[in-house]
Amino acid sequence: MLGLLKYGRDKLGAGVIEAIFDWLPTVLPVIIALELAANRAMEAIVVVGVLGIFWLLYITIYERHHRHDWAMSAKRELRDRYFEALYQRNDAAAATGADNAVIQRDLGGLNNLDMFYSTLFPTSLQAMMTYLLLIALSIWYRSWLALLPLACVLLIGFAMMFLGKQMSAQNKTHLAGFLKMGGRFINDLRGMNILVMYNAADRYGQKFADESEYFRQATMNLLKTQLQVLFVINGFVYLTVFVGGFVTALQLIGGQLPVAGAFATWFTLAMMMVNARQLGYFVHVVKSNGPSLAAILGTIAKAKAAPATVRITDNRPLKQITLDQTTIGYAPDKPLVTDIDATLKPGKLYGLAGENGTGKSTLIQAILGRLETLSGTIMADNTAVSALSNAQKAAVFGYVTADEYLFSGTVQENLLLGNRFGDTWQQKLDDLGLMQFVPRLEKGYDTKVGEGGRLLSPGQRQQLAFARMLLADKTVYLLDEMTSSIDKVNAAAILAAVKKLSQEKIVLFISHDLAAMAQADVVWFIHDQHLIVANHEKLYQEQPAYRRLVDNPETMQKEGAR
Ligand SMILES: Nc1ncnc2c1ncn2[C@@H]1O[C@H](COP(=O)(O)OP(=O)(O)OP(=O)(O)O)[C@@H](O)[C@H]1O
Repeated sequence: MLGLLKYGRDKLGAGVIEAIFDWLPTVLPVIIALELAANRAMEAIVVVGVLGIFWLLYITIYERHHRHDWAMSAKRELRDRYFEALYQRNDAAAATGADNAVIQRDLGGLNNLDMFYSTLFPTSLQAMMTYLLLIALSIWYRSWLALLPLACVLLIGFAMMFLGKQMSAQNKTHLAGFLKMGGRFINDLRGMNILVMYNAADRYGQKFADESEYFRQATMNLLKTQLQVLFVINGFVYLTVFVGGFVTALQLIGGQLPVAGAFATWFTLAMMMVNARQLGYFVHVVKSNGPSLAAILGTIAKAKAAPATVRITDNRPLKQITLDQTTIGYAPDKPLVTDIDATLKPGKLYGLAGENGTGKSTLIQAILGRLETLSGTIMADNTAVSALSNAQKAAVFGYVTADEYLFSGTVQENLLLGNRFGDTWQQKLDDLGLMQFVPRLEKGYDTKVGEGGRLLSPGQRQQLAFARMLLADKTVYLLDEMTSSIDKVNAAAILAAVKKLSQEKIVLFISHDLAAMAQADVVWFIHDQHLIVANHEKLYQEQPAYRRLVDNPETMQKEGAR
């Protein structure tokens, strides 16, 4: 837990000031009691006055602007470091459901850090100061009251050892139940039409109900243990305050303690126990998030230092992307394409062809810097694409697939998501011959597209997705099966726009329709784990495998139209 103190250091002072001022209500009554007991009423008024002025200044000037400064800054720093480290893994394409579950768990842990920075640490500091005050008072009045909190904390500690283990296991079951239920819900919702078509909605309804019941049980168990924890902590705390009061009263009656001393020691003990009660609960909550905290700190510790040499800036045109002796694949012993030497430049249209499963999409993932190469390099001018930050990748690459997401607003709202052409966007689209279908829609560009674009045809959706990326004015366009499963007219419109776009941008497109490759100036053909670079005619004449694909498109299109 102490590792958490490394973050937000520049604002740590603000956290300490906040803790000290929050402690004033504890110490002030003790000071007043002691001053009054010593017949120093005037001094008591002066102390209260001075501290009161400080307090007012703190509340009106300082606290309003700096409350929780440290907590927020530390949490932000930790969260940023965690996400940076996570993104650095560069394997978004290979992320699994298990990864997602871990990330969700860690995000829950990050949220609970509020507790550490804004409550646990200041309360610990206050408890320490109160305890020092109690020790001083106990020594002064020769009382042994300072030992009582120690006994209480020990007893709470023992009880927590048993309950803590139970709670950690229950936390895990609770989260697993939640993820499973949530996952099924999303999955079934996506496939709802299919469930209805197969008359299987009831069966899935039953499965969902079973998982909800499991989750409900897990939640109830967790709540039960949490209540036990609260009961144990509160029980010991109130018992200590009661025993302390009883002992103090006896000492007062026996004349061992003056009234002021009795009040000061018992009041300090009671305040100390209020802090201990909070501490016990918060330590417990932070500890039960132990696995996610350890994972967060572990992920950050593993992160590489950010590369310092990246120079590509937003929207700066690239001269070329170069693949040099590049081998791609998911496992070193099973490369998909080996020793690729090739270059992409603006001014030419590049097509990427090959049978199903030869590695076309994988090559695009590698060019996007999302998948590390098995060997060799992929450079964007002088910078390795894998060294680009995510923001830089987003600024440089326009990646469009067959299944891009559309938001449920209007055609125009979707189109202008990242528009960099100001008011001339419509002119830009007209020049490229895109979105010609819009005037035929009921409300033109103001037509609603529905959730995921379901009110448009697949061809219109794909045109809209492509046009949207085009208006974002990227430097490199990587288009993966963007015209699959749409009619010839729509596909031709997109292909014509792609051709025009390639006059100024770097454009590489994958298509199962090998007739489209005739439009490309250069074709990258993956065959037998090698990339062959030529033009369509040459490949058709010299590569029997390519000729076969062109002459028998149905062999690929069956799969291509997934
Ligand atoms: N994340 C992954 N982890 C491991 N193997 C993968 C992963 N993604 C794809 N593959 C495998 O890598 C091979 C190449 O897949 P890829 O999608 O790049 O082929 P493709 O040429 O684009 O195919 P298609 O024409 O069907 O779209 C396939 O055998 C596929 O099963």
